Amino acid sequence: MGFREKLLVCATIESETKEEMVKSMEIAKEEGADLVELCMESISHISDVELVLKQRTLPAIVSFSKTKIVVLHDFMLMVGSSVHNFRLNSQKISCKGDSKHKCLQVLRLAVELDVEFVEIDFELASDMINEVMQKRENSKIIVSSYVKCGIHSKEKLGNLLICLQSTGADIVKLVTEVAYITDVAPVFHVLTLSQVPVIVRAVGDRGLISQLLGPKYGAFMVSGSLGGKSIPGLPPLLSIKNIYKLDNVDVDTKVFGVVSNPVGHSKGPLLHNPAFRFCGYNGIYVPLLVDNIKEFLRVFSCSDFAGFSIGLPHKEAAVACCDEVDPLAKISNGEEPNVSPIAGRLFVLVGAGGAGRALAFGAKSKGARVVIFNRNFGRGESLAQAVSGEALPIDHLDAFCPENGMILANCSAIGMEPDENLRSYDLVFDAVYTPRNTRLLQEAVEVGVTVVSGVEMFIRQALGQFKLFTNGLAPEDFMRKVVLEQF
Ligand SMILES: O=C1C[C@@](O)(C(=O)O)C[C@@H](O)[C@@H]1O
Repeated sequence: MGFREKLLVCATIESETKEEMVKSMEIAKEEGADLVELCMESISHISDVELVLKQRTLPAIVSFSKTKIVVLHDFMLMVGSSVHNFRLNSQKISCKGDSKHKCLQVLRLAVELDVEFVEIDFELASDMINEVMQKRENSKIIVSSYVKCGIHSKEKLGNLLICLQSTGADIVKLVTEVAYITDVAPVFHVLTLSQVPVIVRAVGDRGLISQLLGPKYGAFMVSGSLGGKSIPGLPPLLSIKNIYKLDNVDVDTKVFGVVSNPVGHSKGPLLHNPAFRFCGYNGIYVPLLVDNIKEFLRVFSCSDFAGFSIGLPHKEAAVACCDEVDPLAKISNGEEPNVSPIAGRLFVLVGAGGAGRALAFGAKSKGARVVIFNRNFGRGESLAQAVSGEALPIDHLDAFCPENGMILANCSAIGMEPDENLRSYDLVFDAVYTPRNTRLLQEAVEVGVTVVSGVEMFIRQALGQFKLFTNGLAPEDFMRKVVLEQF
């Protein structure tokens, strides 16, 4: 911890040709990168490597990794034998001789050209570390290790860190495969332990928070992708700079996020992060791709993980994880129906998941009669029972037209095709908010029906969440403005 004056933002560049690499460096500069990582393994000729390095327009890390070759188990055998004896038995490396040869050429050249950072893959070229250390002038040496998917305990990663540090590296880098988001927790732990600056990267979609939250734990650098491209586990540079503003993240930053699966569609980060800044609140809101919510809440239980929005498919499981549940979120059908525009109406609900459930109880509490269509009929039936309503098979929906003035609410995860009888509804609501104007809503408007978009639900939920997150008021005008501009 404490190695960083200013967080470095690095653009990872993996191009096949020198022209592409040079072009990518330009884009990286435009997008505000402080430096670039030039992954040289795909550039075939050493003369091209030289050319790219000479033309660099930003400080660079030169890396060459024949990664993914050592499983954690092998590595730990080695660590177990001696922390200081980091020379690998060459048989353990399944990389071809020419890769190794090329790697050595690239690293030597980088040192000769005095490139700012030279990264040595520990498994591939630990025997080069001393040579490079001696020959370098100003280059900083990064010693990196790639850890295959496995159980990354704090102890194992801690030992690996000690091992990498003991090489005399200026900076160490740990790249880990993760199967679940909870596997990132030991990576954060390692960040807080290190005696030298550390770069971490948890690979894959579930590893994204290693970049977004790394700065909270003292990461000295984060990596991002170029041109808004999505590379699993790497946030786009533009979002690092403009949405998350990771420069501002520090040890006191409170973590919030949307727990969902999938989660990539969520616009929550676009809304909550600017709202935190608007209020001067030190918080960050990130997408959290969670497979098991109970496990997620167990692992990230410290008070710095301060609040979550819950999306599909975790809504109901989340309630079961809570110590206290707001009466409204419980099965609260004790509420007196008050006079509401939907009182007495037929409320046709499609989808009986978490959001559908909330709407069914909401409608019932406002005095509506609820009819539920759900793909899984049994699930629809049990929700219908809970709200004293009726469940019908999903294929009856199109022909369903017992009366006029009904209300249609789509809460099905996969969206809904418009049906024949849209005219018999007075109001159509679609919980889907991307796109803002779904086909269902468009066609409802065409036949003159009033519509409510999922965006309105999204905003109102976000306002409620933000109040709880910050223990204060949500800046409603500002948040509505953000939604209008961004969505
Ligand atoms: O289900 C959703 C959608 C959401 O998860 C999102 O960010 O997309 C936000 C949640 O508040 C909401 O309940």
